[in-house]
Amino acid sequence: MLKFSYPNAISQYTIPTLPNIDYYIDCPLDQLIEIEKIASEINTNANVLLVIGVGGSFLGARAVIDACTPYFRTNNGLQVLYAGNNMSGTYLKQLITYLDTKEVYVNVISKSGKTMEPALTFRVIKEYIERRYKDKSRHRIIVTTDRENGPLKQIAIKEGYRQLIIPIDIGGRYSVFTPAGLLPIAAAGIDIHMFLHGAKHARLDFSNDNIQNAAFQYAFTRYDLYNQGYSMELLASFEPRLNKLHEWWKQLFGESEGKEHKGLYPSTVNYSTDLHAIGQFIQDGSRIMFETLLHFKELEEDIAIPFTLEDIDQLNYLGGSSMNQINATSKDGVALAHALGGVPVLKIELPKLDAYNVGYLMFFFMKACVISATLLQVNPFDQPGVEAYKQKMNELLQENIVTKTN
Ligand SMILES: O=P(O)(O)OC[C@H]1O[C@](O)(CO)[C@@H](O)[C@@H]1O
Repeated sequence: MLKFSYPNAISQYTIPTLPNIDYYIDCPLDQLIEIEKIASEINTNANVLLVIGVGGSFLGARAVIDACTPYFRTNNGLQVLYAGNNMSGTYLKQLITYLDTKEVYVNVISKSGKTMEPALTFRVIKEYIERRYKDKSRHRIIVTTDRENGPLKQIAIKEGYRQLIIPIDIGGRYSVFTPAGLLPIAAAGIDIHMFLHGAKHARLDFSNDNIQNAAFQYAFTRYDLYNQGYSMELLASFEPRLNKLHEWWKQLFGESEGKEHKGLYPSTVNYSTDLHAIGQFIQDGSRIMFETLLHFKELEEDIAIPFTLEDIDQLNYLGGSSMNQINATSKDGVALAHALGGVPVLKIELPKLDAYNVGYLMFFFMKACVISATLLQVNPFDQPGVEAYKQKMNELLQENIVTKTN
C-alpha cells in the first residue's frame, strides 16, 4: 500500500479532536447508478464532454482523468475538455469553434452556483448549445450543484436540466468523491468503483485509531519542518500525467492551510522536466523548501533503450535498460542530491498508477490536510481570503458598467 518515509526522526504531536471527513467518500448508490447512466448516455451521443467549473469543481476530476488516461489518446473515445476556469475570451471563442466540429455534452459544476468564471462561461455555452441543438439542448446539459440554493440551481429547475448534487457539507476541494468529480471521471471511461474502493481502503488505513499511520506521519513531518522554519513544500512527480494531480493538491493544501498568516506554501515540480529549469534553485538557492517525492512504482507501459553499433552518444551502457527504470533511478539521484543540498526529502510511494491507487492517494492527502490544518489551528474547510479579490474585481466591474452606460 502507500509507503511514507522520511529519514529524520520527527516529533509526535498531540492533536485536538479532528473533524470527520470519512463520509466524504460515501456517494449514495442511487447517485452512482444515475452517474453511470448519464456517463453511458454521454458516450453514446457525444465525442466531447465539456466540463465547466473552477477550483475544486474541476481540479479533482481533471487530476483523476489525466492520471488514469493514456497519453495521446482517450480511454473510450470521449474527449473531456474544460472551461470556466479562466476568463480568456480567446480561449472561449476558439473552444466554441472547436466544438462546432464535435458532438457535445456539457457538465456545469458549481457548488455555490455563482462563481464568476463558470457562471459567465456557462451563459455563453448555454446559448451556444441552445442555438446548435435547439429543442434537444436540454438533454445535453447536466448541472452539478447544491441541493437547494444558488442561481445555477434556479437555472437548472427553470430549464429542466438533469441535476446531480454536491452535499452541502462537502467543500469544493474535498468533493472529488461526490458527483462533482464522479460524473466526468465515469464519462472518461475510468472505473469509479475502483476509485472509490481505493479511497475506502485508505479510510481504513488512515483512521484516527493509530497515529503511526502514514497520513498522520506525513502531517506531523510537514508541521515539524514548518516549525523549523521551512516555508514551502514542493510536491515532485516523475510522470507528466500527474501534473493536474499537483494542481488539485495545491488547492487542497493552499486553501485549507494558508490563512491567518500561517501555512506552508504548496508548490509543485514535474521531473525530470523541471530539473532543467528550476532544479538549480532547489539544489542551491534560498533554503526555504522541503520536497515530497511522489512515486508510482508500476506503470502500464515502458520502452527499452536500444544499443547502437557506433555508440556515438555513449549511451550503450544504458542499452537494454527501460526508460521507466532510468526515471526511477533519477528519482533516487534527486533524493540524494537535494538532501545533500540541504533540502529535506520526504517520500510517498504507491504500488501502481491506476484508479484504485489514485483514489487511495487522494483520500490520504485529504486526511493529511485536515490533520495539518488542525495542527496549525486553522479551519481546514473555509477560504475567506479568496473573497478579497472577488470583491475588488466586482467593484471595478460595477465602475466599468457605470462608465459604459453613461
Ligand atoms: O463550486 P464553486 O462554488 O463554483 O466554487 C469553485 C471554487 O471557488 C472557490 O470557492 C474559491 O473561490 C473554491 O473554494 C471552490 O473550489
